Amino acid sequence: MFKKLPGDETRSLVSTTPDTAVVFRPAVVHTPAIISLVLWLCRLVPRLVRLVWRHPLAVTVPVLVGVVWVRYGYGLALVVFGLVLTVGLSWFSLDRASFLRWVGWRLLAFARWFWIYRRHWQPVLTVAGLARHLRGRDYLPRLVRVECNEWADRVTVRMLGGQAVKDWADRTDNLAHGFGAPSCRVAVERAGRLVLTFPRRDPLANPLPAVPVPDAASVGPVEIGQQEDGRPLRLKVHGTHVLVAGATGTGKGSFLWGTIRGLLPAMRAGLVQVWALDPKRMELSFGRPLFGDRYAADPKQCADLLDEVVCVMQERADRFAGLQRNHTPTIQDPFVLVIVDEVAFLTAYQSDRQLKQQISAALATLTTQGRAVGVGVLAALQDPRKEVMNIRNLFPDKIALRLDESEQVDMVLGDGARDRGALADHISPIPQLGAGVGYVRLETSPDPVRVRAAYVSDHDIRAMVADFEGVSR
Ligand SMILES: Nc1ncnc2c1ncn2[C@@H]1O[C@H](COP(=O)(O)OP(=O)(O)OP(=O)(O)O)[C@@H](O)[C@H]1O
Repeated sequence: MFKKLPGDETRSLVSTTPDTAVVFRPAVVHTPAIISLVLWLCRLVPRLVRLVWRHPLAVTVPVLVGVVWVRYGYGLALVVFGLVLTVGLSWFSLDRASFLRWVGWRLLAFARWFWIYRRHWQPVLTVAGLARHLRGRDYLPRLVRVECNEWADRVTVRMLGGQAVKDWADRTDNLAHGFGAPSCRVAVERAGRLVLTFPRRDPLANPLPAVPVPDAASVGPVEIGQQEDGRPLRLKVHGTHVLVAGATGTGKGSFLWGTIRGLLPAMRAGLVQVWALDPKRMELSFGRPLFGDRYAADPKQCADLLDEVVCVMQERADRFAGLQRNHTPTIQDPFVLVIVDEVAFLTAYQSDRQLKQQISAALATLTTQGRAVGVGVLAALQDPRKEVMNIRNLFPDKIALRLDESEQVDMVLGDGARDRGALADHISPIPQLGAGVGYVRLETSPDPVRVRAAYVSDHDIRAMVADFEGVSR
């Protein structure tokens, strides 16, 4: 009876017992205006403090100009405003990066918080089914903060108690359209808090030129392109296995060639061996002199080459047993990277049953036992269905380029990846816009990262061959 309910809901509450005519009508106690005022102030003041704390510039400059206007007239207010503007413009022209970091993106974040997210928060979340109305009370997830960088808005949200990440991941489409963004990605910040990423523009819309061959010999991670946030895309190949899946013409070759390119100095130093399997003969054959004898195209040769790698792996495992659990590349025991272009040609589409079994068994052995002894597999694949690639789960790191169907995204990247924003089926089929673009999901992180591999052109491969021919002798 004394339960607190908002507004006039209490007045209409009536309780009866079914077998008597007794009716209980609760008394409505009117709260004195002063108490309501104090409560309202108690809520307003922390909000104001938070606003000033989060957006000091956006709040203090207009307040300062306003105060000067009221106390000294608009003439002086205009002078103050002009002064602030001049300082800002000079800073911008002298050091654009620091201006954007300290001022530009913060002002933009304030404007977008005010005009887009704060304004549409309640209607969008209610229509999307993420707000709740329970017993006359509205429950709305809290918009904690908005941050901007040059390509996206990052919106931090406190979920309602009892909500799951999946509730939000299932509504990314509603959120993206509701806030006028082309897509939305969901990542967990900490228990109960999410970060929603709403891109404003596509920083990967233009092809990237091939990353220069590194000066120093390194086994990786190999820089092969760029991530959506502008940081370099560094692909780890030593100590893992990587599967790159994408429809035909999506730029899988860039990932293979980008990796080989980054490993060339290490190959020359004898710290890396690349073994190339090229059943289509249209990809790795182009740089064949780089692989020496460790190249095969014919299925029988591919099976033999894989068996050879398995022997190397087992011999190492025998030697390392009980002595070391991780591999450090040396000239005696270099890192062995097996690169397979269109692996389904050797497994699912292989008509010779015996060869098919031999190749599948070798690949499964390498992917289950290879990484601790310095043997890695980097495989490219067009069709990720289980009947085509039944060992896809043995690859800890996965990359999905453009895929034909939305269900294929989770097949490649694992459950829930598409819900979290890996829209690999939405990547543009126009090579200029979408080739080499994909989503990377690493073993260590559930959040898919959008990336673009730099384009290693035929000319680049020819130059690599000219400079590094014979590195595999
Ligand atoms: N990283 C990239 N950036 C821009 N364009 C690219 C990139 N990679 C490839 N392309 C363009 O896309 C075309 C197809 O690339 P590629 O042959 O590597 O695709 P693929 O996925 O290996 O295809 P397939 O499976 O049929 O062999 C290239 O000819 C090139 O024009």
